[in-house]
Amino acid sequence: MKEILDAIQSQDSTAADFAALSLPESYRAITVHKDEAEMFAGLESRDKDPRKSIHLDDVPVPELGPGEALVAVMASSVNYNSVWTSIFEPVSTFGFLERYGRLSELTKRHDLPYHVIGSDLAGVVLRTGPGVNAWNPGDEVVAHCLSVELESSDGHNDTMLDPEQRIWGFETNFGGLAEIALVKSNQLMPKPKHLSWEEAAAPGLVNSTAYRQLVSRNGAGMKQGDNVLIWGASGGLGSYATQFALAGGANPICVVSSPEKAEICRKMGAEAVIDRNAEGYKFWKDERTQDPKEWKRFGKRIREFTGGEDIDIVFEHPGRETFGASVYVTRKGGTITTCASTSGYMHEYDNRYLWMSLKRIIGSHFANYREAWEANRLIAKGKIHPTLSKTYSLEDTGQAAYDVHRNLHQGKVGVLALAPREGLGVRDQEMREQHIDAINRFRNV
Ligand SMILES: C/C=C/C(=O)SCCNC(=O)CCNC(=O)[C@H](O)C(C)(C)COP(=O)(O)OP(=O)(O)OC[C@H]1O[C@@H](n2cnc3c(N)ncnc32)[C@H](O)[C@@H]1OP(=O)(O)O
Ligand SMILES: NC(=O)C1=CN([C@@H]2O[C@H](COP(=O)(O)OP(=O)(O)OC[C@H]3O[C@@H](n4cnc5c(N)ncnc54)[C@H](OP(=O)(O)O)[C@@H]3O)[C@@H](O)[C@H]2O)C=CC1
Repeated sequence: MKEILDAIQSQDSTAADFAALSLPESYRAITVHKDEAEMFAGLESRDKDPRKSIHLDDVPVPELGPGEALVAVMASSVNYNSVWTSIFEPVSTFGFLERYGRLSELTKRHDLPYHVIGSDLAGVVLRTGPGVNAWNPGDEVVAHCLSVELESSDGHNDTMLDPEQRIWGFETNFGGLAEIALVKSNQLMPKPKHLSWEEAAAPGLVNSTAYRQLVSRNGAGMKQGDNVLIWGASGGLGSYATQFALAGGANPICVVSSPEKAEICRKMGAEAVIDRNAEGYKFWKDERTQDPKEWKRFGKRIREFTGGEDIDIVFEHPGRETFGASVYVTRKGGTITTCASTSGYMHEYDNRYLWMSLKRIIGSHFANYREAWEANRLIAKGKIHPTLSKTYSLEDTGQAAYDVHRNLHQGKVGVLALAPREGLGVRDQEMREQHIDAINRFRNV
């Protein structure tokens, strides 16, 4: 591994040098264990502690198949899907690996008693499999997390519709929270040159998801002037949705839960910010009953910011707790676009407000290759910036996942894999200087 790291850090190494490097037999990887899938049985979600289920193990380097690449991971990031994996909710991810393993001789590799997790990376290509022409050893890359087989016609207009669509490092093995990762080569994209490894690894999953959900015609198709209600506006998804709204000439109405988070949204450029804690919204009277008066109070607050207008697009992901309110505050003909249900997936809303006002609910999930590429291009051009707040070592990934599970973080939480320290990997210092304040906006807040 030292030789690999030396080659990456020496700026003179050629593709041939990288191709000539011998691969180690094993690598350090963040895993969960199949025989521990029941370890939290009977506990409330919030009491399930990722620090207990997340391990740092030495695991064998997987065999490289056609169309695939092995990547030396310099840095990765924590996504909420790794929190779900680590608390074995809503289902154990070992079921996904078993199902994938039944597909073919090659996919059997994924069905193991351990799951190497993680759905983001920035690093360097080490080896490519047969049929890979666009990428070579030594290329500095980020990887998006869409894994597709594309053997069915269903996915050929929009690869997210492939029947064998999976999220890499969640529904497949050999993910990014590790020193080496196995990806399909069509997950690779150029690493933005003005960013360090950990900054480049931070946006991937959430930036691509927010792009499809809010901007793409496959999602809400946001346009200039739209009032966009963004839940968790300083969190992983929300910090990118807020940037897309501002950069696209829309009007974000940001919801957060503390004055510090409200301040970050203002620093991003948002003017309308609601602190849901300070204003004490209680959309549920008890576990079964919502309070429409609270939906109305929330809607009036939004109208104060918009000069009486209602919401064109709701960027939804908290789910059960907020969904009734989200449907209510949307304007006639508006859109609620949802990609998650952090607070519970059985949603309740008053359907009269949906059909009588011709609103639409759109389900959105990650992004296709093109959308992920366009989202990464915006990062590379300095139009959208990483929202990295803090970086952990691979050893401390359990703590990093705990922070995200307990909503103790801001923006994105990074993890250093092979990178010995933060700040390495910047190849365009001049461009970096132009955007340095925006790049550092979430740091240590
Ligand atoms: C990028 C980052 C993203 C995120 O962070 S997202 C958040 C994290 N992700 C999650 O929380 C999602 C986790 N996934 C799940 O909870 C489950 O994954 C799903 C609920 C999405 C799906 O459940 P399942 O049981 O895997 O799939 P089924 O489609 O219900 O298939 C079970 C059996 O039911 C059959 N079936 C499906 N649809 C129908 C139908 N309409 N009528 C009759 N049968 C149906 C299937 O074929 C299959 O059958 P057979 O077991 O024999 O193979
Ligand atoms: N389908 C897909 O492709 C994707 C789905 N996801 C899912 O989306 C969800 C959010 O992910 P991500 O943004 O990265 O997570 P984060 O935890 O980084 O951010 C979510 C934010 O949502 C807010 N929030 C949490 N619970 C509630 C609640 N009950 N009511 C209102 N607001 C709440 C919090 O902000 P505050 O406290 O400030 O209000 C929090 O910061 C997760 O469930 C994740 O699995 C994520 C990426 C892709």
